[in-house]
Amino acid sequence: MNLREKYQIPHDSVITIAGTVGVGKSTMTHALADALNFRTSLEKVDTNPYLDKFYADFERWSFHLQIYFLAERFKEQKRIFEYGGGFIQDRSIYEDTGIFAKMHYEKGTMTGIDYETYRSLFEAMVMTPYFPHPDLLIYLEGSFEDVTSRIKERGRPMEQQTPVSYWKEMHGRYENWINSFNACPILRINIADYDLVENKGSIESVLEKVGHFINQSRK
Ligand SMILES: Nc1ncnc2c1ncn2[C@@H]1O[C@H](COP(=O)(O)OP(=O)(O)O)[C@@H](O)[C@H]1O
Ligand SMILES: Nc1ncnc2c1ncn2[C@H]1C[C@H](O)[C@@H](COP(=O)(O)O)O1
Repeated sequence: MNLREKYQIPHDSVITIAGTVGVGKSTMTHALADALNFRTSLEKVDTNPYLDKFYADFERWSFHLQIYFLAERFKEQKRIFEYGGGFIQDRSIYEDTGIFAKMHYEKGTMTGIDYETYRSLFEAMVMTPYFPHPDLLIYLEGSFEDVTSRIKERGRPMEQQTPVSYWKEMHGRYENWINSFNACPILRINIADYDLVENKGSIESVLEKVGHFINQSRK
């Protein structure tokens, strides 16, 4: 019996991993996909043509970047739909609008006109048959100190040059956002409770919770 069968996780499940920058989404995405023999839908950083520019000048590039991410995520959403599920997705589309676009608008680094254009496009795209909600959103949470030390350890230059206040603002917004999120079932996992780097076997405790949650919510 494989791990997917052991924990009774349906083969067509779509699980999305949410959480602030550096919390461990990509690591969790790979670990879950390997354990379940699922496909991954990854957020590609290296090939993003706007990300470096955006970090150097938020005001100039925030709208371009949001449109780029929206297009990328929508293409991924279509791919997941066409395969009929069986995916682990690195970051949800809900975070683009609920965290990033909103934060840049409210902090004055995206204009009101751009924000409204972005939101209306988002709403038009999300309200289509390509957009079934995920079966489960795994929310990774951790202390601000743990998360910032992971950002440092990973060492992406553009993130090192970003003021700590940006990550602090984002960390606070994530807590508020998840407390009112209701588009699909949520499983909250604290990063202090597992360690996929030192102990690969700790994925089993996550799988057990995932199986339980998905089966409860599909009933
Ligand atoms: N469970 C873990 N234990 C220890 N370090 C981790 C763990 N998960 C991720 N990391 C490390 O934290 C950093 C950020 O992880 P990553 O998966 O890239 O985060 P995200 O995709 O959320 O930005 C990486 O250096 C990664 O090796
Ligand atoms: N929608 C977004 N707006 C601005 N920046 C974003 C958005 N989505 C991701 N990002 C940034 C944050 C990180 O620097 C990289 C990758 O995110 P990660 O959480 O490390 O996977 O892209």
